[in-house]
Amino acid sequence: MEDDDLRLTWSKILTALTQDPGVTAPLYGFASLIEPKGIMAGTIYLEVPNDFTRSMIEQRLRTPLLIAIGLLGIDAKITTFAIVVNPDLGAPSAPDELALEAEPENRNPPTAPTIMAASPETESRLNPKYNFDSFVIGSSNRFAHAAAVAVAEAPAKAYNPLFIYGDSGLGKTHLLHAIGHYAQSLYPTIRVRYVSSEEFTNDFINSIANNRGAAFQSRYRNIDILLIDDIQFLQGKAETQEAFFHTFNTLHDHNKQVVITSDLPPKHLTGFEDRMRTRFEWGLITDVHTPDLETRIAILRKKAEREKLTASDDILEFIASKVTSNIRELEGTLIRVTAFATLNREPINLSLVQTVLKDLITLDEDNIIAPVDIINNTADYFRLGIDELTGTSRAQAIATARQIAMYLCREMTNLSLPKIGQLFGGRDHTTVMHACKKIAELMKERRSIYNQVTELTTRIKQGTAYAHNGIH
Ligand SMILES: Nc1ncnc2c1ncn2[C@@H]1O[C@H](COP(=O)(O)OP(=O)(O)OP(=O)(O)O)[C@@H](O)[C@H]1O
Repeated sequence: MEDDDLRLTWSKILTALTQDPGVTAPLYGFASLIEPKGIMAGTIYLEVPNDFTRSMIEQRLRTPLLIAIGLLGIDAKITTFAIVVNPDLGAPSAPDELALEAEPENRNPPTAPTIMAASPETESRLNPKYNFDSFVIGSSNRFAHAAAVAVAEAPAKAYNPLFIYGDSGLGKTHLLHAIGHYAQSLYPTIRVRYVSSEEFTNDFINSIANNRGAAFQSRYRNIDILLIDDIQFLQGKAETQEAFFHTFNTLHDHNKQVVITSDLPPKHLTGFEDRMRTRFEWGLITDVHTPDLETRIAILRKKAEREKLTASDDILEFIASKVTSNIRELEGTLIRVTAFATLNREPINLSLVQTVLKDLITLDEDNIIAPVDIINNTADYFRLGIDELTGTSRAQAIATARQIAMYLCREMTNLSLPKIGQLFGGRDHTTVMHACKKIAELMKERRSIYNQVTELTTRIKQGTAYAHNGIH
């Protein structure tokens, strides 16, 4: 069959798919990643860029494709299809004309990005810890993970935007960074930028204040993948939303990938204009849930392996059965258990874990800890003024107290790193990250630090319990 005939046949198949009500926009996204290669003995041979796309097509598009082939009639001499993976297809190249041709008006077909040469001044701001290798897949996050991989493998082709939502501490930020790392490993010249919505807001405000609007625009528009975290933070911020709206449109119009995370799905986000929410719904919306016991154990196991901890499966299972709602808390528990065992030169056994868990909080809806309680208690405990604790002094004792307070804010509240940074005199999120890492390490090395963190946790927890019971 001639090339033109093949393309015509394939475009008829795509058109039939667009008319199939069972083929949703994201599913259609997979179909448009297909490159038809030829027809032989009644089979149309199709190439796709990766295994994930192949398995999605085989699982979800098999019947619609066979129906579409059937609609071609017997003259077409095709009865079935076969799929072959060709990784070269994944390399973003020229826009996929075929997909555009078959594009129905109301869809946003994925087209290949034209990747710009990497520029040294574009820093991606990715955290090396958060990659796909360190991400544990379970039923709570399987779909979000698969979508994240697909986006990294074929940016702006499969789903654009990809919108991931879910409660705090369930891996959304981790997935965002993992997309960035994986895309960079596949396409070394790709330009990726991770930004939290707080940072985007601050950046925007500063750019206006300093008359540097052009630099702001180029920072966010001359990229191939924008990863924007915790979009709910833009709620009610009309001007920043406007800036984001234009950034989003520019990127989307130029076939650049946008990935967004949020604590709520688009339609439940309040304080956003409808046009903004509609855009969030253009691509694929997926969520992450609370992990089940098996996944929590697997996460702890992976974490223990990475940190070279010797904790038996029983122990990991015990911790996973006690800390159920939040992965950040799960990790925090492991840090404390390890620190306690190292300090006391004891093996990690059940009674040790029970001792540590007694001092720990579990966050639940009735027991919300306000950052101000953490700051007040920490200042009081170290006999410092609030201004000193949140100020700029680098005196050792004050700096350590400040780092402990930041660590506790991270562990005991749902606040993001930039938000914690803001509470402590407008510090950068990397400073907070550094503080958390430092305290986790110091807890293992210095008993005094371990004790301070534990005592403070108890005080804060008790304060919250009293407040909850109406005792002041
Ligand atoms: N599936 C997973 N496998 C391994 N680690 C995970 C997984 N999910 C989450 N984590 C870890 O749990 C911690 C919290 O995850 P993360 O910061 O990504 O949550 P989040 O959903 O973005 O929360 P928030 O909305 O509060 O920002 C991180 O250290 C992350 O590495």
